[in-house]
Amino acid sequence: MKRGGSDEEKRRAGEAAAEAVDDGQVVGLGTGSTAAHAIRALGRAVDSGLDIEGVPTSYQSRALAREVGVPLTTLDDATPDIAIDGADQVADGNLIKGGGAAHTREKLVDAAADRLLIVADESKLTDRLSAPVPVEVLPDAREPVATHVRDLGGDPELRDAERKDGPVVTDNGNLVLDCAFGQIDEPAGLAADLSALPGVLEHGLFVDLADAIYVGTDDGATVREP
Ligand SMILES: O=C(CO)[C@H](O)[C@H](O)COP(=O)(O)O
Repeated sequence: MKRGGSDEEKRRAGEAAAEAVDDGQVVGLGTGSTAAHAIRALGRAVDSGLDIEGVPTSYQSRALAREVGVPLTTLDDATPDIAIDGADQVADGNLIKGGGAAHTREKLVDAAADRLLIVADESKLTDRLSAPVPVEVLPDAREPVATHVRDLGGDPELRDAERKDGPVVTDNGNLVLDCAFGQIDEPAGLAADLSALPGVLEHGLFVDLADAIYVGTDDGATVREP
């Protein structure tokens, strides 16, 4: 796995995915620096006449969409035809997300979309998922969930102010436990176990949700279909 993708690679991935959006579509707007490139590209396309509406996955993506002029709607009023979102790790069609602590709303919007395009630089690609899994928990559930995670073989760590890639408190007013499990051989099983824990809002394992992975490279973008 190549480490530390450049912003240019992220830009190429985001802009390539934005080109897949058709006139009249409702678009899920992902969170993070790579998805932000897609949102900016969509803003330019709207300026040129593309008629779309966006469903943001976070305060951050909502603010950016408003800044660049993408009209917004909600899941109450529309179902996304397509969503474009980033990821922290990608192994085939499975993902770890939540570096920005937005994975709860990201999963809601991404799963509602007919088609999910993931945008990433090459450093995110791996054979097996192994990054810590972000788990959003109700504030009162922090210790009980941490205990359950240890029982599942994980090592939970409360995301704190030392970590600059996400808020301490989520957009939903909850906390995040980053749970290290080492190499994850059965993502679907772990996803089900984490979802079953009382007090867990959502976790960052996205299993079989992605329809295409747009990977930014040194000189363009490639598209992989899991
Ligand atoms: O899951 C996410 C936020 O919750 C992001 O999509 C993920 O962290 C990737 O971010 P970036 O594109 O900045 O590397």
